[in-house]
Amino acid sequence: MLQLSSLSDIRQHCEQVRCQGLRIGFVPTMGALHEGHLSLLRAAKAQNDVVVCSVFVNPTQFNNAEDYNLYPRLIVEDAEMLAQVGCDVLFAPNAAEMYAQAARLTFDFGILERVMEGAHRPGHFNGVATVVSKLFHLVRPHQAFFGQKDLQQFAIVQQLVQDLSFDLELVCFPIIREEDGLAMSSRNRRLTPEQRQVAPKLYEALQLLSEQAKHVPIEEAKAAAVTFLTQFPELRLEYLEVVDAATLQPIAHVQEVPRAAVCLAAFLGEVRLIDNVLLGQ
Ligand SMILES: Nc1ncnc2c1ncn2[C@@H]1O[C@H](COP(=O)(O)OP(=O)(O)OP(=O)(O)O)[C@@H](O)[C@H]1O
Ligand SMILES: CC(C)(CO)[C@@H](O)C(=O)[O-]
Ligand code: BAL
Repeated sequence: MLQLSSLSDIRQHCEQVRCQGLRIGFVPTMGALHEGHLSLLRAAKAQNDVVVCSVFVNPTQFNNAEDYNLYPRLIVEDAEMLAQVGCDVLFAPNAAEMYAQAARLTFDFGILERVMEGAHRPGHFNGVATVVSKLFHLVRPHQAFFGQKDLQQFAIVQQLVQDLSFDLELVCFPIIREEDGLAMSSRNRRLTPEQRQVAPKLYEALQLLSEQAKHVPIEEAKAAAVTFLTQFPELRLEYLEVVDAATLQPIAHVQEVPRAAVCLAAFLGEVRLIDNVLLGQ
């Protein structure tokens, strides 16, 4: 596997690959890789000739300095895992070069960013859109793979691709979970054994709410899920929303929209986790 860190090297390499008529599949990540990332990489490999994975803990999307400083960084282990799944190129830039020219661009995603992650992490999606735009320009992939775990991020990136006319296909893959239901996340590594035991209750709450929302108004179903979570004082719920999966706007009845999603963010100590489930009709 080729490992590149400079912007000119990745741009040049990807340009050569494209000139040979080969298809590039791209998986952007922040590293500390797990099965969730690997599922995206395997899909990228199956559908493309060359797979590029970026590992970059992007400073501009963090609204909390401690979260940025304590984000797990495991580049040696990441490189081993990437080689094992047949990734062709690991791009791991450093922040100084990535942001040498422009600190942060300004985007406006309208209502899409005024809810949930956008509302609770000021500037977050501006940072995501900045780095994803830069990465798309450097790699110019035919396909880019994202996880449903970051449901709102996927909607924002779809909007970005449309607004800036990026010539690529976006692919969203389902959430990979631990056996007890906890959504895999790099931040799970920061949980204490006690917090790790309680963390799967978040998924239980999502399941409870999605089941109840089929029969009763959402406010009632939400209240039941919140009551369930209050049994676990280690968990601090930040938001719990039932939204239209297309617009991410809150709804009152799941029957209002073709597809609803139940989304949450919660703290266990200082570790902030997100999760969601999609409701079919
Ligand atoms: N459990 C998962 N299943 C499927 N895809 C995932 C999962 N976790 C993350 N991803 C996807 O992997 C890509 C890179 O995400 P990232 O590197 O931020 O990992 P992460 O585990 O989500 O980290 P964290 O939750 O700590 O932010 C994103 O598109 C994300 O949605
Ligand atoms: C898309 C991304 C790699 C941009 O930094 C990040 O937000 C992530 O890992 O989901
Ligand atoms: N997976 C989303 C990246 C973040 O939490 O900043």
